[in-house]
Amino acid sequence: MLEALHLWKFYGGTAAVRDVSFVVGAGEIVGYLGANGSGKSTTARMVTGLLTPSRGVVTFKGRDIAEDLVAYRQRLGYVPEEPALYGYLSGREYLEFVAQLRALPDSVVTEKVPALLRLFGIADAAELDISGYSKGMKQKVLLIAALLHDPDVLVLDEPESGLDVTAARVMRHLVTALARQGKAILYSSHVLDSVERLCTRVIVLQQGACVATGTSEELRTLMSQPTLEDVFAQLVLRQDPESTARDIADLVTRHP
Ligand SMILES: Nc1ncnc2c1ncn2[C@@H]1O[C@H](COP(=O)(O)OP(=O)(O)OP(=O)(O)O)[C@@H](O)[C@H]1O
Repeated sequence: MLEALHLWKFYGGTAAVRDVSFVVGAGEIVGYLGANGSGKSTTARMVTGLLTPSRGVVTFKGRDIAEDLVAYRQRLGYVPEEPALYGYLSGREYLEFVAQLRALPDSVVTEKVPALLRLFGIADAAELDISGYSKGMKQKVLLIAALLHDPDVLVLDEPESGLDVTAARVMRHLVTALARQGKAILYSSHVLDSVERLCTRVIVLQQGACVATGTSEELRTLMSQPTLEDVFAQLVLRQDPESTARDIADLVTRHP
């Protein structure tokens, strides 16, 4: 359903994404992993049409998304890594605004928005300004906004960010339920445990390039590692976390 073909993105002379290709089929949850700065959000922005690839193409149902971005965005739900919410609006007002922008029927505002606010556990804060929301509450608003129009494709960039244990569990079950309904989901995350449990396939990025792809089981077998976290550590980590932490702690406590 969603396909990235030989995507490159250059910032100045530096390639942030290098020749990345993948397919996310209907009903699939594809995990997108990589260390900080490896190109995950840049890829997410290209597959949502917010950023034009330097090279390569993104297709939705076989058609270049650039040919009709408006039509594509009507079928796309996106949870960005950086929440860009209007702080002076209440949660309800913001979601009504999104529904209006998307020209959704009145019933979305009168029924779906209040029901989703309730189900996400933020109905009590619905009339308060978003500027006063916690990080997790903002994340819930972003998730609701991405789902209001019942999209076919979901691009989730760090969807668990700020969510408490219960909310994160609800979100993971929700992602599975949405995939069962046939949605194609790209799930970018640092929470390897969730990726291992949720995702049908995993793509591992390193310095903008895809260094491994397969099911979690295939990657574990291939790398002879017990968990996806160990696979990831072997593929991507270039420093020993324990000794790095020791060096930082030593430096912090060093006085001239
Ligand atoms: N607008 C920009 N201008 C210049 N360089 C950029 C820009 N956006 C991203 N980069 C660079 O591109 C590389 C990839 O960044 P990106 O945000 O895609 O990584 P990421 O994998 O999402 O990282 P994180 O896990 O920290 O969110 C980084 O080196 C970053 O500095």
